[in-house]
Amino acid sequence: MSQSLNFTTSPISKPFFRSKPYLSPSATPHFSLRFPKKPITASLSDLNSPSFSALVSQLNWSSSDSTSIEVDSVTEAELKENGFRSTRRTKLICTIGPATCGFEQLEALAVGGMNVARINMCHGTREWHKMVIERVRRLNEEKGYAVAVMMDTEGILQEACVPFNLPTPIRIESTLKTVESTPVTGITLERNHIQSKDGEIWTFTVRALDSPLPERTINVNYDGFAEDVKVGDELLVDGGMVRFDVIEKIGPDVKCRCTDPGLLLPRANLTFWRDGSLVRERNAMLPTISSKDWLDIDFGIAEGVDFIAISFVKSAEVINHLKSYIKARSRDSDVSVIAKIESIDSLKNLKEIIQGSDGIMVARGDLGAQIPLEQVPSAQQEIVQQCRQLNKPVIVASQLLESMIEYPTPTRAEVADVSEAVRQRADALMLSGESAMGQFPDKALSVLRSVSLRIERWWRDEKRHESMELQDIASSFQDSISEEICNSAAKMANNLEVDALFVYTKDGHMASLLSRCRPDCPIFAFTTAPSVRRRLNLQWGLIPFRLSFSDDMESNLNRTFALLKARGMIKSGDLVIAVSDMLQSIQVMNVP
Ligand SMILES: Nc1ncnc2c1ncn2[C@@H]1O[C@H](COP(=O)(O)OP(=O)(O)OP(=O)(O)O)[C@@H](O)[C@H]1O
Ligand SMILES: CC(=O)C(=O)O
Ligand SMILES: [K+]
Ligand SMILES: [Mg+2]
Repeated sequence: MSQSLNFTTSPISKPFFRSKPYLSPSATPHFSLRFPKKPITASLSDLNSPSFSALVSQLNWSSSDSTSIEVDSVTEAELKENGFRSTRRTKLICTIGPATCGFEQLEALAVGGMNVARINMCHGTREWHKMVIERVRRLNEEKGYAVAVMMDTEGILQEACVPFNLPTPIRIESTLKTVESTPVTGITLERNHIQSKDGEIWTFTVRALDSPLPERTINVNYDGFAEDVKVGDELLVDGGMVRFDVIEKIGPDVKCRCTDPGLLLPRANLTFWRDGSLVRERNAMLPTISSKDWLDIDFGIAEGVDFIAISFVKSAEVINHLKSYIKARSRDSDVSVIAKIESIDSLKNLKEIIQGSDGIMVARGDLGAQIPLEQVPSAQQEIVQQCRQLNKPVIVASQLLESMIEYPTPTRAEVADVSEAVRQRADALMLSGESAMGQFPDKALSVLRSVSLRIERWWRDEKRHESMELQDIASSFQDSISEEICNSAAKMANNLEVDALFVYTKDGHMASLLSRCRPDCPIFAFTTAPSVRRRLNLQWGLIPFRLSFSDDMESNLNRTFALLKARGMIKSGDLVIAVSDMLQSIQVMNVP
């Protein structure tokens, strides 16, 4: 008998049976679906047919739906199949390359547990990067994933030993190149030079801008300029023929006021002075962010990537500089900055760099070329621990499963290395060549997944609580309250053996404080913004859900319980501890 079902256009939850490998055959499909334009009717017998699942896979659902809860189908299936306890805590990052840039390949990685997709600006064209970002976005929109995108800058390889000389002369490339063909308004141009006037504001930029340059803009051909110069420095053109005071730094641009007017000649020599002496710092030779990187960063911000990873970071200053640039450029400034630790300088300034950034990558590939190989493991352990103390997510990267670029199984040593990173409770593990251009990207990901799950289960079986003494990190009284609440909630969760911690958080901060405690149970992080949900996907133990919620915790909890129960992700009697940004309390309760 064929029975008719009406699929309504009313608010819905997303179809949860997308990822076949994880779907329990006994799961009851109770759902309503939203089709883009009109309601449709299907018969029950269609439900099991391939055409029906094909139809469902084409569905859209509204991501701003106020009555739905969003979680990706892989997590949902894991929760249903194995319960809370067995969800994976360690997050997984895949570098995307020729082996994995197709839509189906990206989807396979998402099904396999990829939390973050990384693109490396050292390789591929702008068009290629754009295409990958668009595909990941489509995957999220069409299939309900929250895969975050990380853009990794090319950077400039630093030599361990650099001579103390400036790359003299630093030259300025002015608008002169285009004087003949393109008249530039507002600047008095003579045939071979430009005139700067007293008090005028000029921009000196390391960005590789195409001609014609904007008004009163000068290209500086020394990539380190914007990083090395400081507000208050004096710029001297051709040894003092023209002088400027540095008044503001905006990313790659340095705003200067002309104090001594004169002619700016093509390929003039530029020096900068601080407190009466010429700046000849070691840092003045090699910048962290090159002119190409600045263009890539602009691209990343425009494309809305979630993380920008900066290669060869030397000090916290460059991170602060970039963060203020991002803040000025993107409205809600929700791009996080990850500092890559891969140089001797970055190890020297580790604490400040961790404090200044939103996350850290232990980039063992280049790090291993700068310090003796046998020091890499202890450096890794030290970085992971400090990040934990300072509450910044940390990624362990490079050569985790290097042999899997060519072979379908890892070496025992590789498995031991992955296990150690998991045992250190790093937030995330990263695949590089294994997923970018290897022959077995899905298998490599599945090794990371199964090794993580195995180590994590071993903790539970052995009842090995994480016993790291956490220092106070709050910078205000309000922060201290949040920190105390999270520390206590996590401790209670372990002692009471609760099934899950719930955290309602608008900006993700409370969720990260709970993650920092590395509790035994998973942390369900409910957040209103899709971008926060994606960012939380990098952090240990968090299961990010998108949900609109109010300031009324009672009603939030009731609604969450109802929604999760209806989807089979929790059941009556489960013990939950809830905290939130809005209410300074810890609630312990059984799901009704
Ligand atoms: N977009 C791409 N196109 C072609 N090959 C790529 C791409 N991305 C990565 N690869 C290949 O995968 C290898 C490893 O990639 P990955 O990005 O991790 O390089 P890496 O050298 O470890 O990182 P970094 O350059 O940041 O130090 C590269 O050496 C390159 O051969
Ligand atoms: C990932 C990276 O940049 C490195 O290991 O060098
Ligand atoms: K890179
Ligand atoms: Mg590197």
